[in-house]
Amino acid sequence: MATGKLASDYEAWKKLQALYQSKRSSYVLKDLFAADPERFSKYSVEFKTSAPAVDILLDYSKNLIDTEVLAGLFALAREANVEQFRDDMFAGKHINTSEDRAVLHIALRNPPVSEGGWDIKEEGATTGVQEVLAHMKEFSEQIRSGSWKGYTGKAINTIVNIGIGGSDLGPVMVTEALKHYSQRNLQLHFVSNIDGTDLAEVLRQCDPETTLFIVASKTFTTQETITNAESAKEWFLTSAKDKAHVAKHFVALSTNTEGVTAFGISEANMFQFWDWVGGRYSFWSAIGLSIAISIGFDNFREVLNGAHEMDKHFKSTKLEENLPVILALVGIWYNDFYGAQTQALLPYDQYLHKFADYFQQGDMESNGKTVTKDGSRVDYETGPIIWGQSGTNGQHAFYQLIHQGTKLIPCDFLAPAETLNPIAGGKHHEILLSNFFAQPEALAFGKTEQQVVQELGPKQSQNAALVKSKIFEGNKPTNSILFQKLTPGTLGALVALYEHKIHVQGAIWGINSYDQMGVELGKVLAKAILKQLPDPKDVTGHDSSTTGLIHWYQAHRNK
Ligand SMILES: O=P(O)(O)OC[C@H]1O[C@](O)(CO)[C@@H](O)[C@@H]1O
Repeated sequence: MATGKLASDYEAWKKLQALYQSKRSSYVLKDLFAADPERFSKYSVEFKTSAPAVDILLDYSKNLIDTEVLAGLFALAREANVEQFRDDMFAGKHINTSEDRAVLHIALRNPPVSEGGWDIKEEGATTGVQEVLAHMKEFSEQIRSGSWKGYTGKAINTIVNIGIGGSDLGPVMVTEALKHYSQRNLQLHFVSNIDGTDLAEVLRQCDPETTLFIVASKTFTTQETITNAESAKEWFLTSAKDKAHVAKHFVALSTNTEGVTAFGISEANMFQFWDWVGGRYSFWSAIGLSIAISIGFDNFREVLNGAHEMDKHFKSTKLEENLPVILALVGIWYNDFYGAQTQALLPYDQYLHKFADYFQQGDMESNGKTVTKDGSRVDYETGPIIWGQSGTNGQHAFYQLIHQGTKLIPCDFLAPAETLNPIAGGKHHEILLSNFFAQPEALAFGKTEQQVVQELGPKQSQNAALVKSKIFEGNKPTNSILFQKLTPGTLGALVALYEHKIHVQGAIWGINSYDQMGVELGKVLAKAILKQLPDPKDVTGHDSSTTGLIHWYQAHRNK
């Protein structure tokens, strides 16, 4: 935010606050829909591209908004210089101010200028990107075809990605989302947790002769990843004996050449990326190697292409028709004026079962901040708590609270029009989609006391408590996102849509969405504690609770 202001200083913010206070009771979905038969067509936008073929419909009509609120939200975006901030990102300016870095994950999905991409004027971005992509293509094809051989001459059939946070969640989410396109004879595993159980359980399923370990770490200093990678190497060498064989079974994805070579992986087996790729925005980079191996490089390129189309939309579409901007502004309306604490992501597509997990990091590590870029403490809410699960499982778990609980939970529903698995003549998909349509309708329009009484009949309606328990107040806001089918291009576009939403919200709140200082303190304390764990006498410098817990652990371990 170039202005150095708090979001709450903006005139548009104050107007929105006043609107919320004075007219909140008129934002009733039932009435808003009754008053305007055109509401759906007014408040829905379609994003359609031909190469790759992507068709996404965003219906935001079931939100507690009217033209006045929307005008206020768009005015807020303009007053906060959202367009300038967006353009600064695309121009490679160092919008990650605390780390003095550009934010250029968008360059990773940008085709070369010769193929219609635009020029990103930053640190030779496009050249390096294309070289690494070529390396990824070559390597992934060797693995998929079986021409890359392990130390005993056998082809690789098992891939273990060792990484955490952005070096894990993106590859996990995308390989799950695009499993339909995967090469089924390749087993894919992800090890992230420092808990030895994670690695041990995966290694039980691996044969050292046919396993490839991908060590994914931007910094190559992350304790969990390096420890897991060292243990994996030890396990491998127990069979392979000769360290020279590591070259056939370990590759690294990193920005840190020194760290990678010190670990014992040669530069030739390293896939480079750059400090202008944030960890949680990195599966578009070399971090996506496991994706390219699983679904093939051409499909991986389609993921990038789909995202690139969304980038172009974000960059050049006016705010009023700009999908990421709309999602961001509607989210701010609930987060900052209605006081909603969370945002649910509810994909009605089993392949997207990791989508909410992925955006927990994407959104919460980006916008979970209390100070603005110039160090002022905000006096409003910033990033929401992101959570969710695929439908219809969520319906049988937590939807009760969304429908009848005391909390306001804005929800995004996502679903494909076409399923990739039309089993039983498409019956499953019809049932799934009927739920996808029904839930936002139920949330918006609820069920009145009168309807309940009618349903229960005169006798049961005598029971006032029963009647009350069956009322759905409704007026719960949702976005519905329908897309043609879950293709690689569509997934890329959907992820870029949410990334840019996060960007816009961060811009309005005036925070730096691209650092993650909040993860540091715990890491530092853990390092100090690790040294104290062998001997109770060394446990000093803590509060009585922490000391007590450590002492209890020391007395109980290995019992
Ligand atoms: O890729 P690296 O450097 O191992 O970092 C892993 C993750 O750790 C974090 O720095 C903090 O959780 C994330 O931002 C990042 O995705």
